[in-house]
Amino acid sequence: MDNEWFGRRTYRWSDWTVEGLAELKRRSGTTVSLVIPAKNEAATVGGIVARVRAALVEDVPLVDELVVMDSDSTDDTGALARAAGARVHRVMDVRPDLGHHRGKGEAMWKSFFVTSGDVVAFMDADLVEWDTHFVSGLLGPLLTEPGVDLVKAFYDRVLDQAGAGAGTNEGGRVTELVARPTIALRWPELAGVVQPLSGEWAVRRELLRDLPVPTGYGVELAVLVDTYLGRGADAIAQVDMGRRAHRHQSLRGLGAMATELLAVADRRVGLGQGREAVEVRQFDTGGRTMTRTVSVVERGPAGQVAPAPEWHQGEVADSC
Ligand SMILES: O=c1ccn([C@@H]2O[C@H](COP(=O)(O)OP(=O)(O)O[C@H]3O[C@H](CO)[C@@H](O)[C@H](O)[C@H]3O)[C@@H](O)[C@H]2O)c(=O)[nH]1
Ligand SMILES: O=C(O)[C@H](O)COP(=O)(O)O
Repeated sequence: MDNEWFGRRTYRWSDWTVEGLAELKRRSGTTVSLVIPAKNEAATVGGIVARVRAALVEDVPLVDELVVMDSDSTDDTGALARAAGARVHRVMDVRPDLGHHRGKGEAMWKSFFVTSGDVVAFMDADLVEWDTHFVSGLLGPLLTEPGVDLVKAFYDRVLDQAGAGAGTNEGGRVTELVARPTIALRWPELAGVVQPLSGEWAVRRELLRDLPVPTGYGVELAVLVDTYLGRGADAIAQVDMGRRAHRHQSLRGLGAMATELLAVADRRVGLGQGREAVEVRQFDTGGRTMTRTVSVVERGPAGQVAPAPEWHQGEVADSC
């Protein structure tokens, strides 16, 4: 992926108006599902749903389905999302015949079975600096370029924690320390993707159905690399959304995330095929060991899953 790709496939959200996008959507008959995976996001999920609903469902009809996948939350995430106007599904209740894994990727994979949009857009539920163009902007390339199947958001990443780099654009620590170096080593053609791990992205359903999906945080890297390997760089586009800030994880939490990304990369170069979990030894003060078991399970393509047995079909709807 070279500068030519960057020039051809890089956009800015303000290249389109929401009204213009809605007209393109109407003319092409495209339907859009927005999926928000959320685990214990009571602080932010209600506000995010309410703003998206007002701007992109009620003011301008751009999003046909607004779905929150409640990923094993132990707080009021589900109730707050429902009250704000989302359809809410508890991940573990969707296709229970397929079993249940923890993790963001699992929530996204299960969403395939409870949505129907021709385009599926994803957005994180922990955003604190963002706006609704994070969703509408993703649709621009998909509604105007038939060859584009996957669109990634990018932005300046704010690091608003105390300590080195605070107040700067040095957020995205796993992006900088793991994703980008891995891409440089394994798939340099993807080096022009500004935010390979961005949680805001949109994909055509006919592509999503064919992709394996890691159950945890490896989902973004896997989808990016697999789209590139299967369809080439030109099937991918990116859209500049401005600035983004989110809730930060602990450094050791990010260590687990990094392990998941490295497992995704390993698997795509033929390593660790049967591996389901990795023990990561981390150290607290004084060398006290804390071992994390990091799941690296991947779900097979949703399109290859047998239809739900009849007795399960009624169990997935937990909607308003
Ligand atoms: O088991 C989980 C864990 C997280 N989430 C949700 O997933 C989103 C992103 O999770 P978060 O912990 O905030 O991830 P980040 O630290 O922000 O990680 C970045 O990098 C990850 C790895 O690529 C991406 O998955 C994220 O979207 C991206 O924002 C949030 O809405 C979470 O509530 C779940 O639904 N289930
Ligand atoms: O995207 C990333 O690299 C991780 O989510 C970490 O982000 P942060 O450095 O902004 O916490």
